[in-house]
Amino acid sequence: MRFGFSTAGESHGPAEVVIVHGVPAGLRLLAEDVDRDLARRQAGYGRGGRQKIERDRVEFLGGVRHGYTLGSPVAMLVRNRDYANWEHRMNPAPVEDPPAPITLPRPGHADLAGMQKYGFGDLRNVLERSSARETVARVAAGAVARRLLEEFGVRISSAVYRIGGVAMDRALAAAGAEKADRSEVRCPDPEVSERMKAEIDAARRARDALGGEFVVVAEGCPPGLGSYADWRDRLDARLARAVVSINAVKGVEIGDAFEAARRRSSEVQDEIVRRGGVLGRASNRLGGLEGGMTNGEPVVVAAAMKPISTIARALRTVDLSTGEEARAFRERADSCAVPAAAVIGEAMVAVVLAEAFLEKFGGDALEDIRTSYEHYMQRLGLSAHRPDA
Ligand SMILES: Cc1cc2nc3c(=O)[nH]c(=O)nc-3n(C[C@H](O)[C@H](O)[C@H](O)COP(=O)(O)O)c2cc1C
Ligand SMILES: C=C(O[C@@H]1CC(C(=O)O)=C[C@@H](OP(=O)(O)O)[C@H]1O)C(=O)O
Repeated sequence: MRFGFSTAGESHGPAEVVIVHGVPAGLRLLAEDVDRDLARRQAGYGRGGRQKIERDRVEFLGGVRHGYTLGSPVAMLVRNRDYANWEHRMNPAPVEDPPAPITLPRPGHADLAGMQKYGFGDLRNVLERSSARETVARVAAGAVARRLLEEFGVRISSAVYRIGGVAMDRALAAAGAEKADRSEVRCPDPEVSERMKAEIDAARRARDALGGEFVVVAEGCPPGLGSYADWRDRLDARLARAVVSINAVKGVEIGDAFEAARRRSSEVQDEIVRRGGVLGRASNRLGGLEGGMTNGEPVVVAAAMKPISTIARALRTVDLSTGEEARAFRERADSCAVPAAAVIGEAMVAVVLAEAFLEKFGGDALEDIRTSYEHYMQRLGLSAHRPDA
């Protein structure tokens, strides 16, 4: 089975669940590997009250024994503690006195198109699944992918370089990404972090919300993951799809794509040089991807997240029960979730890279994958990463 995952779960339902398939046997996998990323996703200045209720922890339901994967699907569950407050409103069983339907769709959320598409009279039926609570399950899947990639020396990090009008140089942010966990906004520059927090406070005071931009960096990828041979295999396209699938992410950039569009070729391509006897690049403007394949340089993917749509300064809408003009539905919400989105971005990049890694090196057992990987690295004259090194 090809590496990938499926999720289920409503935001205020009993739990978020994920099944990761195609995980090779023999991979060390502990609950703490997953819990670390779940906690990183919960952090971030600008989150609403929900994160005070939740304490996301994984429970393995299948695929792992005594700390190692079995080659069977890895099933994981993360309980929604908030369900205790929603048992009546979100009960899977029929209830005697159902809650009144919500009929004030929010511009910018999935509400209106979701109600039209599925024929719902209550927008709760839409918002429960369109909520980014589902990304808990994605981050759990990403942690499994990350564990696999770590065995081969691939490290994935992220940094926030813009929140609303406050920004720092993206390349500098990417270079400091491994330090971003220290900042409440995942920005490696402490001074810019403070200004970003002030920007979030100002938006919140104005009963508004903010978006921003983040960058994900994957270091240590061998050259040749993905392929130019079929459009579906192109890794840049697969990364873009995975990152744009994150709630509220509306744009993706591979390397310096938009800047490159304004420059001449000689200022854009990454020249090939010999470095210590092996092939390398004089720069990494193309984000480590050429011809839909990794080229051995760090993979750099940036993303733009639009502002959160549920705001206290409620926007105009139409009440679907009366047809009258009204103000949009408002409930507890984040005022900025860009730091969390960056962690989700890491997870999505990890999943795509793990899938491409297993396509290249095959195998359903970690040992066999290692043999194939080492043989390939030897052919290229590159040093293979060993986990005990
Ligand atoms: C981590 C995270 C937290 C979010 N929190 C909220 C929120 O509290 N309120 C809200 O309206 N939207 C929030 N969003 C955005 C919505 O989930 C998103 O706008 C919605 O699913 C509609 O999809 P679209 O914006 O991609 O079109 C959040 C997104 C992410 C990634
Ligand atoms: C629950 C999470 O994010 C939620 C994403 C979200 C949305 O509309 O996307 C709306 C909010 O839901 P609630 O009304 O329950 O507070 C966020 O808190 C989470 O990230 O764990």
